[in-house]
Parts: sequence; structure tokens; C-alpha cells
Amino acid sequence: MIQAWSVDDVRAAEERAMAQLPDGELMQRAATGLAQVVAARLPDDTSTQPLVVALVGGGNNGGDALWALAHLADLVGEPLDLVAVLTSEHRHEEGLRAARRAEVEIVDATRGGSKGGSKARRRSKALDHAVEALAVADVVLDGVLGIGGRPGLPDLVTELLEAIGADAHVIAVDVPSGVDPMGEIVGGAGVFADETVTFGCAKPVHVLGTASRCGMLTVVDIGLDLGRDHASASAARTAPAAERVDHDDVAALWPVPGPEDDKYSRGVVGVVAGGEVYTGAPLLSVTAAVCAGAGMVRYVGPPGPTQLVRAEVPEAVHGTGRVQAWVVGPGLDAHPHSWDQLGLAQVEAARRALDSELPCLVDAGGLDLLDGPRTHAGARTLLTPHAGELARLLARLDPEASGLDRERVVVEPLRWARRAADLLRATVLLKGSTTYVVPPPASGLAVRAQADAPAWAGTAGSGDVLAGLAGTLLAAGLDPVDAGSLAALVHGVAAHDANPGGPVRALEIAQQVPRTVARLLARAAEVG
Ligand SMILES: NC(=O)C1=CN([C@@H]2O[C@H](COP(=O)(O)OP(=O)(O)OC[C@H]3O[C@@H](n4cnc5c(N)ncnc54)[C@H](OP(=O)(O)O)[C@@H]3O)[C@@H](O)[C@H]2O)[C@@H](O)CC1
Ligand SMILES: Nc1ncnc2c1ncn2[C@@H]1O[C@H](COP(=O)(O)OP(=O)(O)O)[C@@H](O)[C@H]1O
Ligand SMILES: [K+]
Repeated sequence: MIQAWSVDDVRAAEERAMAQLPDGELMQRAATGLAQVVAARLPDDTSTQPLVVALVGGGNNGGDALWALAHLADLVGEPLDLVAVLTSEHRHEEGLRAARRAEVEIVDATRGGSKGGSKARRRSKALDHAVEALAVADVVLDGVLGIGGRPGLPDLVTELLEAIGADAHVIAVDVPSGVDPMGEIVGGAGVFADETVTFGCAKPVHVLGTASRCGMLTVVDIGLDLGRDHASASAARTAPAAERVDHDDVAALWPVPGPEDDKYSRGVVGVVAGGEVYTGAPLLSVTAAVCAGAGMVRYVGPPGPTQLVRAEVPEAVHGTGRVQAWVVGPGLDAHPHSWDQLGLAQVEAARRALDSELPCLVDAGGLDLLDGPRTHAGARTLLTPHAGELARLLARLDPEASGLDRERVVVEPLRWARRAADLLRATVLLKGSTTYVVPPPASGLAVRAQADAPAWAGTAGSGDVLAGLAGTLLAAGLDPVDAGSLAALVHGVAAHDANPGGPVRALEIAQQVPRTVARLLARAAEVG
């Protein structure tokens, strides 16, 4: 599990650590670790002298970058060209002195600045020089903003970022500048790093929807006591703000049957999906549930899709009966015409499942049947909207979200998923290239974010597969957060495994699941 701590928790842990250490020690640890990564990224070709350019902001993030350049000069036994481009009128004076001592060239890009933004900027010689250096740099260090940064960048920095050559390896110091360190705001101006070197622990920006801006992540141990499980630090222990389940977690979470198990003890999943109009969705959800290893799958639906499921999935049984969890809603028409008896009966079946005390996964049309929290307060609920469905749900139920649209959900996915989780007292799995699993805020549980699927997985029916997969895990007894995040991981990896690097159809994702699960379980056995 990759765990990330909030900026406030990191700052508190830094203070605790600093109280025990000599002045400046934490920054020295951070900068030394950073310099080691930079040294490892220098080009092998020794015919030209490597050039490292650091963009340096006015805070401690800039201090890290300056000290890293200073250490780099010592660390690499060969001659290097080192340039620090100052982007702020504030300076980290100690870092600057250290860089000067190490003969780092200092370029003050703020001198002779512009009036009225980049277009009107009269370029100073210093800025010209910085732009030229960035164009040919082998490695660029982004030390503009760290965890003290707000989303967005000054025009000067944007101009400098645009000058970075296509071949440069961009390393973000702690976090990519301009990107929200808490990962709440997705998109907007900011650095796209090839690699991020962070200190002490991961931050939310590294695991949430902003993770794609960070590239490969290295965590340098600087001795923070976040989340460490040792008795003397119990007062210092905090819960992570965000988590990501990774391949090595699958064995611990996946419900592997034992010799005493039978089809009932493994969990029966009931699927109330589709209707005479949307006949394919049930087939995909039922197939995924069977392929995920449900003890049994019951399908509840009208004759059309029932016939299809009978023909294609002989393992499924038909009609209502005892189940351990329900999947409600893929391909379900929540508002059939008054003359559509089959459609009305299907809505009735869906409502019965929602009114039960059983765990329920609620997807697509099922979401349109919700008017508030499910009646059985203790019933575990996993809602699985995509951004458009979440916007529609909140716009309907939350007066403060009236007019909410998909675009706003995409920019602030956590805010809106949290809101729905709070309002409906359910865990919300928000689907997308990053899939968020957001428990009700009152639970105090960390948000999870998975980004395991290739973009090819964004295909019609793929969400129906995810519903069957996650529903099976609910029926096996997993809580909604584990069921949702594990299902998202396996769904994404199966989409890759089914056809690495190429298109994949939803049914193939489902059919790949047995082999993907076996592979991930075997991997854990090898690692363990
Ligand atoms: N503490 C420690 O022991 C250790 C800390 N470490 C390092 O320190 C980093 C945190 O340093 P930090 O707190 O100085 O904040 P940092 O991000 O460098 O600067 C923020 C300043 O920039 C400004 N600003 C904000 N947003 C802006 C924007 N969009 N556009 C323009 N300006 C903006 C804002 O100023 P304001 O505008 O609010 O006056 C703010 O003061 C951390 O990430 C890690 O690298 C490591 O060495 C390990 C030990
Ligand atoms: N760009 C993307 N990269 C990876 N996965 C994606 C992307 N876009 C969508 N997905 C995944 O594809 C699935 C689509 O689900 P959904 O929108 O409900 O489709 P449908 O209702 O047609 O089944 C979700 O699991 C989602 O996370
Ligand atoms: K940075």
C-alpha cells in the first residue's frame, strides 16, 4: 500500500523531527538524497560536460534545490555545469551561499522583469541566459514550489518551463510546482515531471489524480515519524490522507477460498441489472462476477437479458434468492413508461435490494433510485458513478450542488465524491482514468486512488465489468473501501493483460480477470 500524509501532518512531523536535530539537518538529508538521484540521472555519454539547471523558488523547496546543486558538485567526481535560476525575489540565503561556494552559476531571472505578464515581458539578459540553459539542460530540477505552494504558477515560471528542452529529464523537488500538493485540484498550470523526489513520505499529490504529473516517485527517508508504528512515537502517529493499493497488496486482500469453503460461504452475489432495452450490461456484470470467483451469481431481470445470460453464462442462476451482496443498476432504466410492466418489475427488484440490510453496489440507473441514505443505516453501500453520473446525482439531491456538471467534478473530484459520500452515508467509487474510492468523511478512513488501467479501458461496458467484480468482493465480505479499490486495481491490470498496448473490449476485461488474479496472487507468493 502506498500511503500519503497531508501537508499539515507532514509539517507537524517535520517540526517534531527538527526539535531533536541540529539546525538545518532535515534539509541536508533531503538535499543529499535529491543530489544522489540527480547524479544517477546524468547522461552516460562523457563526451560533453553534463548540464544541470535548477529552477529555484523563494521558499525551502528552493533551498533544497540549491543545496542539492552544492552537494552534486562534491558527489560527482567529474566536472559539471550547474546553474541555479532564481524565480523569486525571496531567497533561501543559506542555500544560495552554499551554491556559490560550490561554484554554481546563479542566474537571477527576476531581474529586469516585465510589466503585465509574459507577452509584454521585456526579456532581461539574465532571463535570456536562463532560457538558453534550459533548452540544452540534461537534467532540470524543479525547486520552485513545495508543499507551501498553491495551485498555479507566476508567468515568469511558466515562461521558463516552456523553455525546457524536449530531451531534458525533469525532476520535481518534493512536488511538481503549480500542482496542488493536497491533490484536490486536478489539472491546470504546473510542472509535468519525469520523476519526483519527495522527502519523508508521499503526499496526496503523489497518489491522487495529480499523480500523473509526478512521474516516477522516490521517497527519501529524512527520519520523519509519520505513521511509524513504534511505541515511543505513539503520540506522533497519524492516519494517512490518501492511499493506493498496489500489486503486492492483492494477496492480503483477495478472498482466496480455503478447503472448508463452498459456494455459499464464498459469497453469493445478486445482480439486478439491465432490462429489455439494455440487454448487454447484465451479461458483462454477471460474467465479471463469475470470473472474479463469486461462489454463485444470481441474475434478476426480464426475459430478454435473462435469455442472453442463460446462453452465455451457464454458471449463473436466475431469479431472486439469498445473496450476500447486491449489484444494482448497470443498464437499468430507473424510469420506465407506466405501460412497461417488465421495466417496472425490474425497478421494484432494484428497490427491494436497496431497501435490504445487505451490502449493495449501486451503479448507473441504480443511482437514479437513491433519494438519500439507504434505510438500513448499517448496510454497507458502494456507489460507482462516473463523473457525469456523480454530477447528476448531486445536482438532484444536494441544493448546494444545483447545476453541477461533469467538468466541475473532473477538476475537483474529491470534493464532490466526499460530498456524495457524506450525503448518502456511502463509499463513493468515482470512475475515470484515476478511480477514487472515497469513504464517508465521518469514518475517518483514508481516500484511495487507483490508476492501474490503460486508457483503452475507457470503453462502453467496462464499468459494468467493474460493478460485477466489486460486487463479488462485497459478497465475499470485503468492506466497500477494500472491495472498490481492489476491484479497480484488478480491473485495470486485467484490461492491460488482456491485450498489452492495444484496444480491449469490456467482455475481454472480464474474461481476463481469472488469469490476472492468479498472476497477482502468484507474484505475492514469490515476493513473500
Ligand atoms: N520544513 C522542513 O524542515 C523541510 C522542508 N523541506 C522542503 O521545504 C518545502 C516547503 O517549503 P516552504 O514551506 O518554504 O514552502 P515552498 O513551497 O518552498 O514555498 C512556498 C512559498 O511560495 C509562495 N507561493 C505559494 N504558492 C505560490 C504560487 N502559486 N505562486 C507564487 N508563489 C507561491 C508562498 O508565499 P506567499 O505567496 O504565500 O507569500 C510560500 O511562502 C518542502 O516542499 C520541501 O521541499 C525539506 O527540506 C525537508 C525539510
Ligand atoms: N482514460 C481512462 N483510463 C483508464 N480507465 C478509464 C479511462 N476512462 C474510463 N476508464 C475506466 O473505464 C470504466 C468506464 O466505466 P463507465 O463510464 O461506467 O462505462 P460503462 O457504463 O459503459 O460501463 C471505469 O472503470 C473507468 O475507471
Ligand atoms: K517543486
